[in-house]
Amino acid sequence: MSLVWVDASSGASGDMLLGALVGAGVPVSLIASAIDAVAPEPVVLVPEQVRRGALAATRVRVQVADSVQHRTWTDVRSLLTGASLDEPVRELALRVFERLAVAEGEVHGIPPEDVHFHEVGALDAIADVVGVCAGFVSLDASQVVVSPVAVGSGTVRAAHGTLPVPPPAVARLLTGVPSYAGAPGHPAMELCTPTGAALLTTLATSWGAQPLMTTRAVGVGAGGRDPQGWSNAVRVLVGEEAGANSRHGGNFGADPAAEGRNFPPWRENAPTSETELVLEANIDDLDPRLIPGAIDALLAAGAADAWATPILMKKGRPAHTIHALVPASAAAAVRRVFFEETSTIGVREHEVVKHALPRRMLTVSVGGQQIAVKAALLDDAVVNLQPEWDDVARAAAALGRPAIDVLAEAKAAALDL
Ligand SMILES: O=C([S-])c1cc(C(=O)S)c[n+]([C@@H]2O[C@H](COP(=O)(O)O)[C@@H](O)[C@H]2O)c1
Ligand code: NI
Repeated sequence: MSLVWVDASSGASGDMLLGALVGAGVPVSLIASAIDAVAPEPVVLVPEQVRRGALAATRVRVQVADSVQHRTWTDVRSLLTGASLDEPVRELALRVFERLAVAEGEVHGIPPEDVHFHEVGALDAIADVVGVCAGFVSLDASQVVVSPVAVGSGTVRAAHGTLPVPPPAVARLLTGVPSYAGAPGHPAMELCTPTGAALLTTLATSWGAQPLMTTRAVGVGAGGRDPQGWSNAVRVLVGEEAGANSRHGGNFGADPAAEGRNFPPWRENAPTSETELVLEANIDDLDPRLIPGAIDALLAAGAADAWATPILMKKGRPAHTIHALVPASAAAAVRRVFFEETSTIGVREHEVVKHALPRRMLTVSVGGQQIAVKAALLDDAVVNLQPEWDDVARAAAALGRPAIDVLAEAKAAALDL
């Protein structure tokens, strides 16, 4: 199960969220087949890399035939109900559309069943909603935390005339959840659309800043609007709860603290060199059965890595050194874990320089199972491709296949990418 954090500090729309999911590694083909199952006319998805302000972002253009046929909520419900769609995707998409229909109905004083979905052609909205739902379902998220939503300010031109921002449907949809106009300097425009608000409020399991998590993929999604001087993009961070991840022995981000602090280093495609601390203690009086738990606790407290080495101490005593590689910001918390979770009464610390290659998380599919693959870059070339072992083990168990075969297939699929 993964943990997803959505950074809606630049608002959200259906197409921005679609781009962010693809940028985070959700295969376009997975999204396209869900949309194809529902759409009565052909829909083509065209992913492209764009820039929004200072950010590289993924945009997914939804190409539909010229028709701007409007469909009511009743029409869309029939399409979704009759589609050959995975049940969780159908259920989620129905909830999003129902929420949208109820909000629009309240705003315009009409029954939800009669609400027409948007001025730009219902097929766009169907593709956005179904695609985003399919993408989120594929992430198998147990928690979706959404930041306070920036809605923008000013006015927006809609089919029925000029609307204030937030548009009435957005204001309704975001009732009871944190929202604000935007950071100082935000453009006076609509940042969060009704579709974006309906998706966020349906997907969110809680609201707030980025939780303690080990990020394994970051997607930056763009829509069509590109105001000058503003990075109009939504970010999606996919990973695991830091504690849960370490309990299972995974370590997706070699340096989660650094990745959480900035945008991912691979965008610059240059290795990073950072000064970190190594905290360590030689311990001869700790029950060895407690060592794995202590290592988990060090990782959960913010260590980028933690490990133990067998040593022979004074008086010929077999013992262990427990080490933790720690960004300076986490040193105090990690030091405390040494004292609380081990028997040591002293901790040594020294500075080290860590050189890290930029890395990027990809997702491949083996027998229908999603496997994250970490690609490391040197001088713009991939020098290492490593499927995430937890994903390989889970896929092997689900498929009833030897893990060694699944690992090889995942690596080959990543090479193809
Ligand atoms: O067409 C209608 S009724 C309409 C209503 C509202 C309300 O808030 S009510 C807003 N809009 C604008 O339409 C576009 C498209 O929104 P998506 O959700 O499809 O991305 C957007 O600018 C809305 O503010 C239209
Ligand atoms: Ni409306």
